[in-house]
Amino acid sequence: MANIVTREMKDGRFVRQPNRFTGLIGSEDFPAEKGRYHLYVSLACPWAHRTLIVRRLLGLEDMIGVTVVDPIRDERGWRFTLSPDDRDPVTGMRFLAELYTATDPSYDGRHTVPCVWDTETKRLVTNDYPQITLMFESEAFAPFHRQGAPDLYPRELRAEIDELNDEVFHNVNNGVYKAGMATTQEAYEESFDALFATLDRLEARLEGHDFLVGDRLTEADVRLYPTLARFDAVYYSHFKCNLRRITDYPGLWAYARRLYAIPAFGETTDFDHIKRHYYETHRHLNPSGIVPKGPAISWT
Ligand SMILES: N[C@@H](CCC(=O)N[C@@H](CS)C(=O)NCC(=O)O)C(=O)O
Repeated sequence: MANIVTREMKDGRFVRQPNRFTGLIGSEDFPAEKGRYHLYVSLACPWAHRTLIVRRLLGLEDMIGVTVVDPIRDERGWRFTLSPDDRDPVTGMRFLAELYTATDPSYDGRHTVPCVWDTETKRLVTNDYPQITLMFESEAFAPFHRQGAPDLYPRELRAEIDELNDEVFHNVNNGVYKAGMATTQEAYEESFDALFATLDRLEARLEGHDFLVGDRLTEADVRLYPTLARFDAVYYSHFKCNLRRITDYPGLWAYARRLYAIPAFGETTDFDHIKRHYYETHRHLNPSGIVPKGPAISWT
């Protein structure tokens, strides 16, 4: 089983690798063209989940295709076993790692989702997950947005969105991983405390508001939601983030369900992939690979 601890730890703390491919669609190398680019996701992965939500909210389904990988990552990495003949229909490849090697044979980093492939040059454009949603929201993609698509990153709210996203990334999105992957008590408690302090602040912030910033749906909501959706089913037990469940926060729970009711959020949330991925792939945390049956939560 892949052991993500081996190459990403420092002093008992979980450290993410920098994203290696950082091309931009809309640049000279990668002009924006309908059907030219393809997105690779795991429905379990919170970073990939963001890209699916934005693609759907902005109506980019025809502009950019998607391949979903098998929720279980083995020692060969992500596999295309959900596609006919176990091969990605776009590249004919069997493993996501092959896309990385085709782009750069010397690449020795992790083969991560989400990533975007260029079917013309047959190379990866980007695996830079914080930039992928912003790219979909950018001027280059605007001509391909559906009519009436929301502006998820309005100029006048960017500073506030960026500031909130920064706290949410460090303490919540990545905070749950830092708690779950910690190999010292100190590192675990530090991340655990920061996580619940931020969740408490978000609970207060949502009082009287439907959304996090500017009383409208923005990139800030897109980034928080995937972690909330996974929290009670996975992070609470698998990553030991068990001070409170999201269902224990009246504001956050109502907010999470409000977003879930929007098809771009709810229909891209796959609890089966989410649970099987974490509990079966992270065998260093869950050696038996047993997937818990609960919790019984009604999202509707
Ligand atoms: N590219 C980023 C974030 C994306 C990411 O972590 N994706 C996970 C799934 S949630 C992945 O594909 N991991 C594959 C691996 O670690 O081998 C990173 O390396 O930190």
